[in-house]
Amino acid sequence: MEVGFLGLGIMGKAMAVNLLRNGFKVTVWNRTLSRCEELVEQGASMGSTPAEVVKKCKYIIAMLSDPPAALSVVFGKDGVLEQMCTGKGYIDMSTVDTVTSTKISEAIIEKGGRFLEAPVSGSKKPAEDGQLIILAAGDKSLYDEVMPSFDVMGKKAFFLGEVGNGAKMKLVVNMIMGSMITAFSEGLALADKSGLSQTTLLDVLELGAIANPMFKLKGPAMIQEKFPTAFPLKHQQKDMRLALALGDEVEVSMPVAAAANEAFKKGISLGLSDQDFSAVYQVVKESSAASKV
Ligand SMILES: NC(=O)C1=CN([C@@H]2O[C@H](COP(=O)(O)OP(=O)(O)OC[C@H]3O[C@@H](n4cnc5c(N)ncnc54)[C@H](OP(=O)(O)O)[C@@H]3O)[C@@H](O)[C@H]2O)C=CC1
Ligand SMILES: O=CCCC(=O)O
Repeated sequence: MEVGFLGLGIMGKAMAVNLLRNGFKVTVWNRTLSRCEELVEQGASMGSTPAEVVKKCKYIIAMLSDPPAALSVVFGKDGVLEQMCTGKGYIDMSTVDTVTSTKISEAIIEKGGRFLEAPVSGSKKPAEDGQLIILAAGDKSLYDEVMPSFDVMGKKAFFLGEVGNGAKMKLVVNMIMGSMITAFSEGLALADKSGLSQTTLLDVLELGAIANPMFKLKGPAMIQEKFPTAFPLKHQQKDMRLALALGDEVEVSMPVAAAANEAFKKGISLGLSDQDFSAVYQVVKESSAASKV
């Protein structure tokens, strides 16, 4: 199968490499074109614009940072729409909101193409290992046709129905995750300031009902105040913001998520945007220090 791949950030690069390793022919494009070189060394072809990639490939996958990026790659100059036509399928795996996904879907369909949104749960390592959880919605025939690529990139794919349901499911999951890591950070800070061992806290958590892979994976590095980036904090804040907007729309009150969003916003103002989202621990620590003054 030949696929185009637009966006070679942390996730896109790992996913495209996986496709190459598993025998797919891949044509890549990235806004910063130099990031394509590593993929070309591993056997990919390169397009100089999104339109060029669409012209060449029947199936095109996008993995872009946020709604403005997803929209500009489709609607911008030399963008996806310029070469979209009957017979082609566009699969947007970026985390965006329903409005963005619907706009893209309508434009692709108007040009005769088919559209699938397919955001993913799982981070850098699952992307490298082909262990993502794929939350797809949109054109079922396209979903069935690109399943061989989902089998390579993920451990499980869900088909959730109409466009928007994939985006919503992803935002619900990340809203929970962002609230959890903030509560976890407060727990680590509280244990430390109370004279308890944070390592022992991790051991206790691991044995009980709230044990989870995220605390286990991130906890030891957080204790050492190390935040190697897998999921950038700025993207977690984007997801909290989009989830809160969804909550407004459907009138669900989310005070815990709203508080966590404030912590991520503070993280951005402290210069932590490109650090891992677990760096929200720094925000919690900073706030405790500030409240003492
Ligand atoms: N990292 C993670 O753990 C996970 C991330 N996600 C989601 O996947 C998406 C990608 O995440 P990730 O790879 O971490 O993000 P990165 O920040 O590493 O990469 C973002 C990508 O988007 C491109 N981009 C940004 N703005 C524009 C623009 N205006 N026009 C064209 N391209 C643009 C970047 O290009 P350039 O190189 O030129 O900057 C880069 O290729 C996000 O929606 C994120 O929320 C989902 C699951 C896990
Ligand atoms: O969107 C990012 C999700 C990160 C994860 O699932 O670990």
